[in-house]
Amino acid sequence: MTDEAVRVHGLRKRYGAVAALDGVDLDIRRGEVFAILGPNGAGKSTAVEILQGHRARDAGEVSVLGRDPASAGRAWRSRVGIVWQDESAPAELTVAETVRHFARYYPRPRDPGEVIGLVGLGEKVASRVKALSGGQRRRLDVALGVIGGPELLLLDEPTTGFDPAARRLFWELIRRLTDEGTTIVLTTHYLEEAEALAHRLAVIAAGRVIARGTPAALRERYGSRATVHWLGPDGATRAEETATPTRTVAELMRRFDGEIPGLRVSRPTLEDVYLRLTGQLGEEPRTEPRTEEPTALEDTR
Ligand SMILES: Nc1ncnc2c1ncn2[C@@H]1O[C@H](COP(=O)(O)OP(=O)(O)OP(=O)(O)O)[C@@H](O)[C@H]1O
Repeated sequence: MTDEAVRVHGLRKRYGAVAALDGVDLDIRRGEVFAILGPNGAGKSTAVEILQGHRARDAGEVSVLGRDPASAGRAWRSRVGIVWQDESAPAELTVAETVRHFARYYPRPRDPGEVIGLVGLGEKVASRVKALSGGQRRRLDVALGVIGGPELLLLDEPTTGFDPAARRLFWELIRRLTDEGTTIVLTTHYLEEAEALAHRLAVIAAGRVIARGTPAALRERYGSRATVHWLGPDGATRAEETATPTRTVAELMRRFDGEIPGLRVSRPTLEDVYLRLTGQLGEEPRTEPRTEEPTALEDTR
């Protein structure tokens, strides 16, 4: 068994004139949480649907748990758990009935009661699906995704629409699954989510990976420049972007011979980095260099 869960090379998919995926490479290791991050329409769902075997690709190599999802059979399907963007549970059944029902689809399902406890729905076993809150339904969706005991769980925007508390509970659930050894691939709009959960991530924009690595390495690489602000003699704010803010401040201290009026040093947040990378701050998306190892971010895991 290799330590690779997913390998994608040169993946392309067009919808008419739209290049949803324009040459994507991904490498996801067993046991890790890997986040695919990107703005609306970036190609995240398309990528995940291809990994699930639910969408055909135009070009590229895809291997998921050692198989091509386009031709893999039932045995492979039972090793890959899927949590869809849309709810999949029938509204009239109870939580327990739903989980038991889905368990029958798998050759070696997990214990339904244990899975219900794992997703934190222990107190809701007898509730009908239609009576669950949005967050509880999503947890049920995850229960259905893991009931078959998958080695790999694919989640497409699992926490969209969650309030902050529900999102944190969900993160706990993902961590528990990771502790059990499940490999997790999730798409998200939330940088905070990727930072909280992912060992590594890829940022996709306009169908291309524009950055990848650990969240820490991403911030380090793209967010290391600071901006020093101060007030000039005319009272107007001056700003200088620099990789060496201490040196800039020291120079200003000499210039002002002591206290620097209006001194402020700021660093971009990871969100600023992400928005700049994906061109949402008015700049064009940057693309990874195509000839060498993309962006060569350190993997510090
Ligand atoms: N079935 C389809 N037919 C035509 N175009 C599609 C189809 N599915 C997706 N697209 C287009 O392909 C591009 C990528 O879409 P995709 O859903 O993969 O992006 P996404 O990153 O998941 O977006 P979101 O964050 O909004 O869910 C978009 O321009 C979208 O409009």
